[in-house]
Amino acid sequence: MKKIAFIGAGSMAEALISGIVENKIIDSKNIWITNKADQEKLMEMQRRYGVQSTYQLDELFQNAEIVFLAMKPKDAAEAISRIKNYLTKDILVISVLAGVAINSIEKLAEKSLAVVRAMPNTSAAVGKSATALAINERVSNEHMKLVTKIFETVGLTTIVQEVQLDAVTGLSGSGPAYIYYLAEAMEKSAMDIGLEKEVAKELIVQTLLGAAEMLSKSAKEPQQLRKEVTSPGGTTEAGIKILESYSVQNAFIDCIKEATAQSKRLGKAFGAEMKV
Ligand SMILES: NC(=O)C1=CN([C@@H]2O[C@H](COP(=O)(O)OP(=O)(O)OC[C@H]3O[C@@H](n4cnc5c(N)ncnc54)[C@H](O)[C@@H]3O)[C@@H](O)[C@H]2O)C=CC1
Ligand SMILES: O=C(O)[C@@H]1CCC=N1
Repeated sequence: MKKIAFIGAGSMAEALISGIVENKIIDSKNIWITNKADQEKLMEMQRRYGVQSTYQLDELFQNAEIVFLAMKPKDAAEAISRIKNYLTKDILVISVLAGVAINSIEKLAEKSLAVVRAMPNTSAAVGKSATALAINERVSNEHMKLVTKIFETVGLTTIVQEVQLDAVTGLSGSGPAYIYYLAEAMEKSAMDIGLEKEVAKELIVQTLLGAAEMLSKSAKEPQQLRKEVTSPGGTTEAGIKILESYSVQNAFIDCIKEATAQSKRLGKAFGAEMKV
């Protein structure tokens, strides 16, 4: 029985845990969580998912085989320093921290470690994460089989070079937020055009699901699919003209580039913080 310890019990940890528990790949009793100070949140997750929680590091790490680093990058230096004596060569570290390099984690822990850097997204909660993984040379094939199994139960998994993870973060790590932003705009407009909120929500969700499935199943490019919705002189054309006048496509491109740049900055800031 594998024991997994989560350092950090926020949105991302919860999304992963709910997926792992739902898929029963690890007995929920073998999933341990801790956070900075919010005991109520730990209790709530304990009730909801059947996991265990503690603030005692001895208890958290006893027989732990996998440790997830799931705190914000700004809290990682302190958190890793606190647990470094428990991080042995037999433990596999899985970090979901945006931007933070594998070798930064090892430097903070002051030792070589088997580290998997993962960039999932919160759709893990419904088994639809798009996760990219990068590893260091100490990660064994056996480790990799287990890690792949964990992330495959919460969605799609792909392996990339570590250098590509900033781009993955900007594209699919943050990606759900871009779609929610669009959904927010669609909901706001619905009220102005005279649709009730509940009716609009159903239509919006189905439209997003349908478009995602078309992108997934059809051999056609997104641009072609868009053309097929757009009749000359019709409603879509009129609407898209407005998007073009605001350069919305360029705004999305800049948004993804900026999120990618921020991932790089977080990594650099983390490196700088360590040298102090
Ligand atoms: N939220 C998302 O969509 C995604 C987040 N990530 C990454 O996941 C990590 C966590 O993000 P969220 O879950 O959104 O943050 P969050 O703010 O929801 O949760 C952070 C957790 O870390 C805990 N924490 C802080 N300092 C700690 C310490 N010293 N010891 C133990 N626990 C500590 C907090 O108490 C909290 O439970 C970040 O590094 C982020 O880059 C990665 C992919 C997607
Ligand atoms: O916003 C963030 O920094 C994290 C990383 C990817 C999604 N959320």
